[in-house]
Amino acid sequence: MLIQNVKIIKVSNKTLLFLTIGFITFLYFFYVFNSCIISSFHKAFRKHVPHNPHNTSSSQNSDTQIIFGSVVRIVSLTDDDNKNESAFKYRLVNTQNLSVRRFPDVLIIGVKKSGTRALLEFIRLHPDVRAAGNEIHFFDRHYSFGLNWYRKKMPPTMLGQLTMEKTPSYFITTGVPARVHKMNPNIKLLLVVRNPVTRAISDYTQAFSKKKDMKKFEELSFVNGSYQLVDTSYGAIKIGVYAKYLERWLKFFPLKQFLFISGERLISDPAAEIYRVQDFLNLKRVITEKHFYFNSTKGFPCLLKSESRSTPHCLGKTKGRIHPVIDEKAIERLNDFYRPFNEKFYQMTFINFGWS
Ligand SMILES: Nc1ncnc2c1ncn2[C@@H]1O[C@H](COP(=O)(O)OS(=O)(=O)O)[C@@H](OP(=O)(O)O)[C@H]1O
Repeated sequence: MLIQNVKIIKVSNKTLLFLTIGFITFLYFFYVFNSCIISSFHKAFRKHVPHNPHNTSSSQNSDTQIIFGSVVRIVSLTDDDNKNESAFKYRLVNTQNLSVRRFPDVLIIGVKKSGTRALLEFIRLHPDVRAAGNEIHFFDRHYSFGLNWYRKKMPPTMLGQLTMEKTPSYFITTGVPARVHKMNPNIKLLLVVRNPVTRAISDYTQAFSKKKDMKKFEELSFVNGSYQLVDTSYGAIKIGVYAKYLERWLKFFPLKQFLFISGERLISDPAAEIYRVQDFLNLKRVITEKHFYFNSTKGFPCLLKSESRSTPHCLGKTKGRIHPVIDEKAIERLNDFYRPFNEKFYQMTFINFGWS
């Protein structure tokens, strides 16, 4: 009897062992099966939740986070359905402050010595404008370096900001309009113009400041020392025939892509000219009279503050030089020389700049 009982117990142990193994196996398959079902329900549900791109709250959209004050979307580099949770395969996409170097949307193409620096310094006060500080001379001198070289010279901008560059020699250099058009046929072009006689004297004054043994302005501007024949081969004189150069540009760009800015008004009423520029560039009128003050020592409008300086300051020493006294008769003769070209320029631009 005792032996029989022992046998029964032995059989029961074996059965118990098989039963336990069987139960564990069952539990394992049951768990795996249910996990698959729950996971596919979860995925199906996620696919049908409408995505709101403007919803940046991390509680409602776990893919969006705020990092260093910027809204950042975390994007998996792998297919979402095959995401390997243990692998570190994410990249950060900054959806708000994406700052990259772009080609210019706006060019200040000239005219040399007409107030191009003042225009650039004034308009770049606008938070939606970023400008290259130096003259890049890409389209006239460095075109062979290629567009990528040019883009790298531009300041980084965020989406919605305008990129701007100024090189005054673009206006008078043959071949530049075609090159600019090839880069961007829709580019906006700003041209500051000033009475061509004063502009020529300003040009001469700059050259004289570098080379003190230069001939007098009157000697350079006329052939044979008399005021009969204007020397149109003298660069400072030639540049003032604005109509000739504008004609070249108009072969590539319609008039509506230009804004003509009066160099004289940029001095007498800078806010008014800058309003025109802001309107033309579809910018909010952020730069106002409040940004300027008239510095009577310098004789020019100066800035109360700028991007780089929070204290009042004027343009540098090379802007607003004292011009030499020029013979009145020479000035009169030059005014006569430029008059027909000025008239033509007024007709082309539909603006009377009021030069004598
Ligand atoms: N706010 C202010 N401050 C100083 N100067 C001013 C200003 N607005 C216009 N201007 C006039 O700008 C003239 C220089 O023109 P540009 O900047 O186009 O010169 S350049 O071509 O870049 O060398 C410069 O010419 P000059 O007076 O002959 O020096 C100024 O008359």
